[in-house]
Amino acid sequence: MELINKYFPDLTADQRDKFGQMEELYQFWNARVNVISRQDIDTLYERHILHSLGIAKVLEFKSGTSILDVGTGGGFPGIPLAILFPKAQFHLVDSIGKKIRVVQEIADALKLDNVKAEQIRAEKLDDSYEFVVSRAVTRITPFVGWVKKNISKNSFHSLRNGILYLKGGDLTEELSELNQKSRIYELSDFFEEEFFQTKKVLYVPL
Ligand SMILES: C[S@@+](CC[C@H](N)C(=O)[O-])C[C@H]1O[C@@H](n2cnc3c(N)ncnc32)[C@H](O)[C@@H]1O
Repeated sequence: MELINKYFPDLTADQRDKFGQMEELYQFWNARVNVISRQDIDTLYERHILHSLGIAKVLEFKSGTSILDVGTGGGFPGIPLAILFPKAQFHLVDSIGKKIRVVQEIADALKLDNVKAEQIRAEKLDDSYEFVVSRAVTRITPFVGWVKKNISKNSFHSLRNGILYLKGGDLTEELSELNQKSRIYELSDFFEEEFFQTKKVLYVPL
């Protein structure tokens, strides 16, 4: 939790309380339905919560923004972002129903009324969103194919509407397959911990 306070010092008491509750909630639910690897529970704040919040260092979602989290698994990056941006609306989807049930339980326990969790494949969604966020689902080229139909045209942020995808490693090849306005943000520019040395946010405007 100190890590969250270190990089997000302006949280409200309510936000701090919600982030604080996450460890116990994930310990409880992950013991019943495996949504994150067992050893990662010990590094929940760094490897899951802070990593998810890396997207917030790239873009602050304004009030009323609608955001889709594709392949949310146990709720990442959607749940931490929904705590940080309570006035934005988050739709968290995954093709596996038991993961979505965990996400719904956690969102309910945290009283996140800006989160809707749904079992559905991304390819089948027909709603529109300003931004799609995601982590560790598939290669970016097929991913763009799944969600480009879901990005709305109205833009009211400093970045054009599109995808913000959390990735690691060398993305040069993937970037060459994308439109030229796509870019990479290095999370090591925002967070000094070793874990973030290779972590990036890939931004694809659509
Ligand atoms: C490796 S997990 C990552 C979960 C989470 N984003 C995280 O980073 O902890 C990938 C997730 O994507 C989901 N998934 C894969 N293909 C999908 C699709 N076409 N539509 C929706 N969810 C999908 C899987 O069910 C799985 O829960």
